Amino acid sequence: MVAPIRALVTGAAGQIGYSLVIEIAKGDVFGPEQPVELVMLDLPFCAQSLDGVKMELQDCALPTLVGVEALTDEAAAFKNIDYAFLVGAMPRREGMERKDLLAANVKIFKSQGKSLAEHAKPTTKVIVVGNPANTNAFICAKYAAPKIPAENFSAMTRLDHNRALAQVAAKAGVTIGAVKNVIIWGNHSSTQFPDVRHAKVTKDGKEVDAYTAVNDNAFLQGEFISIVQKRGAAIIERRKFSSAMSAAKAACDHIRDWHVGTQPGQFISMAVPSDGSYGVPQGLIFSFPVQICPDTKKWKIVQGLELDEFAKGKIDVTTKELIEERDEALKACEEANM
Ligand SMILES: NC(=O)c1ccc[n+]([C@@H]2O[C@H](COP(=O)([O-])OP(=O)(O)OC[C@H]3O[C@@H](n4cnc5c(N)ncnc54)[C@H](O)[C@@H]3O)[C@@H](O)[C@H]2O)c1
Ligand SMILES: O=C(O)C[C@H](O)C(=O)O
Repeated sequence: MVAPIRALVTGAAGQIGYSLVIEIAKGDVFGPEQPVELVMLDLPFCAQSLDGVKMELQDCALPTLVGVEALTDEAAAFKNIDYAFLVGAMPRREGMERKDLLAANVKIFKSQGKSLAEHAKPTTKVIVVGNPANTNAFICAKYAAPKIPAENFSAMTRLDHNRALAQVAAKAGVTIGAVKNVIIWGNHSSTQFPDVRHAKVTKDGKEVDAYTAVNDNAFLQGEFISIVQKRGAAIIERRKFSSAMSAAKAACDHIRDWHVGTQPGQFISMAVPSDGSYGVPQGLIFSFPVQICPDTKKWKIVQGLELDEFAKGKIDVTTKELIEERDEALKACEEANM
């Protein structure tokens, strides 16, 4: 029998958690032949509802789910895991920016970084979903070092990537599968730069660039960018809760691609530690176009993409915000005596 993958979801009693655990458990992430042991962590006051989620998972009678644990103890939850979906954190409400969550959430990721170092496998791969996701991932990686290498840490910008795909497909009058290689640069925040300069669209049987397919440059350099940047806030305004179903789907897309690799010629957006590519300071957790090798399961930042002055200006803005967030988070971690 194939050895099971042990996958942890934190905040599993929350909104995203409820959509995410079923997708992992039924094979949408690791495949229909891969057994999964699902570990769910939440805060002690959520123990009862977490237990209810566990009961529902059992009642789904899923052949891929070979174990399910509902825990409220961080050390136990991080033990021997292969993948960590770090979702558990406070969500923003109407009128807030994601960075307003920094003070409340960064301590969670300091503590979980330490738990990863103490209890998880050194090969564990981590996606941070809890906001502000890039900076939380930076802090988590810092406290998990040196046991777990920085390259195993990522933050989720796949939801923004999927939002960009959907907007381009709608405007070009094609289905989602006909659009590829949009890029989200930078922070999962309203400064992110959704870029379609290198995107391709298959339209009327021919692959063309997105600018040709959409045929509306003003839209692509204006409204499109702002729709994607502010989509999270637009969902909160309508639902009064932040996006959950689409966030869970994006987290699954992110880890599935990391686990199985990207298609030849395809790139996806993932916030990973910068190696200095495109002038982004080393170590910042920055969303780049990446490709993942199916054999090594390692990501590589796509190199050599041409950036015009417009793109460079947008990338500078989001870089500056991430530097400020990083410095604020480091200060908060020093002050938090834990
Ligand atoms: N990166 C993205 O694209 C993206 C998308 C959507 C939401 N988010 C973020 O994801 C986070 C979760 O959103 P949600 O809607 O599921 O929120 P939610 O409030 O419904 O659920 C969060 C859960 O996390 C738990 N939790 C809090 N601290 C914890 C800890 N230290 N350990 C374990 N569990 C803990 C809470 O008890 C709660 O059950 C928020 O920060 C939200 O802003 C990110
Ligand atoms: O916008 C939010 O606060 C939630 C999430 O980050 C999103 O992009 O939907």
